[in-house]
Amino acid sequence: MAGEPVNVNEFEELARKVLPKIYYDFFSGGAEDQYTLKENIEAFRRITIRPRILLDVSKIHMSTIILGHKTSAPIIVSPTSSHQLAHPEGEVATARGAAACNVIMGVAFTSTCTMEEVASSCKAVRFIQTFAFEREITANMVQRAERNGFRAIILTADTPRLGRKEADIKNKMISPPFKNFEGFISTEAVSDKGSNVEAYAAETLDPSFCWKDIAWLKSITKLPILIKGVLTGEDATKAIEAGVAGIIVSNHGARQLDYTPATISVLEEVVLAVQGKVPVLLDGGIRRGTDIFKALALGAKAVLIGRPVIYGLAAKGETGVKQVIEMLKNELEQTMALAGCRTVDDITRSHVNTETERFLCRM
Ligand SMILES: Cc1cc2nc3c(=O)[nH]c(=O)nc-3n(C[C@H](O)[C@H](O)[C@H](O)COP(=O)(O)O)c2cc1C
Ligand SMILES: CC(C)CC(=O)C(=O)O
Repeated sequence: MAGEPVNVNEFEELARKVLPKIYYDFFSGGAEDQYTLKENIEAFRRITIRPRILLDVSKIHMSTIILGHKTSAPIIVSPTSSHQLAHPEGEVATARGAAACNVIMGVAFTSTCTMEEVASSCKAVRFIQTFAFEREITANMVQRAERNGFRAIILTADTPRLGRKEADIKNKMISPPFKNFEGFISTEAVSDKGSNVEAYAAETLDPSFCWKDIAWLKSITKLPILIKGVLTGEDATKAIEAGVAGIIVSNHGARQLDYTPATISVLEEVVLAVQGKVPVLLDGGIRRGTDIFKALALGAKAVLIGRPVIYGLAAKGETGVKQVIEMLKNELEQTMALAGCRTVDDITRSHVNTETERFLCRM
């Protein structure tokens, strides 16, 4: 690739060049056959856009409100772990990039900077992401999130145990210390036989955590809870019954259960089950502004971006994060103008054709 990147896929190329192979494999990889990894991207390509012409698109407004927070665009940085493997400034640089773009920053509890370091680094609206950890770890996370001004908790519910990423197993991938666990488990990186990410997960996750335990989590915090990892209408209904404030349609960037469908393929099922009771968000495979437009047309309130943000961070630190988010914002703005949508609320179901609707006449 010659010159500056012109889209987020080109940031992936830059990241691949600067990162040691073992880390690039960790960031880019998916579980087992990586069927879902490809499908997350491919499924967007099968959806086409139904534009409307001759509307006044001289001004486009992308701003929206997510759980009461105004953001510049329906884009959130997805919580991902281990940013210091991409860049020495880690999650602090990512959060600053998000703040500069006025979008919400999802911070993983398995971050390499502490929650406190990220909180004091910038003014981004921040959501903390947790797994179904053992209760004392969760209680500690909740207290620190509230003390440090995090605005919501994202409970990732698709990880009762870690998915099998075979590249990490082969590479004997060693995770950096996850400093937020200090006092609970050893945060030293131990290098011996294999990937130690799995050992971390086994030591901290509570695989018996289930729907009723959300009541416990709600009892120890006033923060709204978003549940991440919903892929069916059935689970969306259970999530509403459990009293969550929002649902994230996600297959964990294809890193957990392989052969789950692309998230964009199941978004509408979830949206129909939720019946507008809480916002539905989506992540997985968003690489273009047109992808964001398609997700909004199928009912998402906003999307979360995982790998492209990490690639921006690896390539150029905070500046790279900012550039990746700005690129996606610019592409969304362009898509809205060319499709005849002045605001995000103007984007409707009739602005896209899914695969089964390709030859459908709507008139
Ligand atoms: C390297 C990496 C680490 C991740 N770590 C976490 C994590 O700690 N917690 C979590 O809920 N999701 C994690 N995810 C999943 C992302 O939040 C998100 O669901 C996924 O990356 C979205 O897909 P995309 O990468 O295609 O945008 C991780 C994803 C990647 C690629
Ligand atoms: C530390 C890991 C559990 C982070 C994660 O969720 C992932 O790598 O997909």
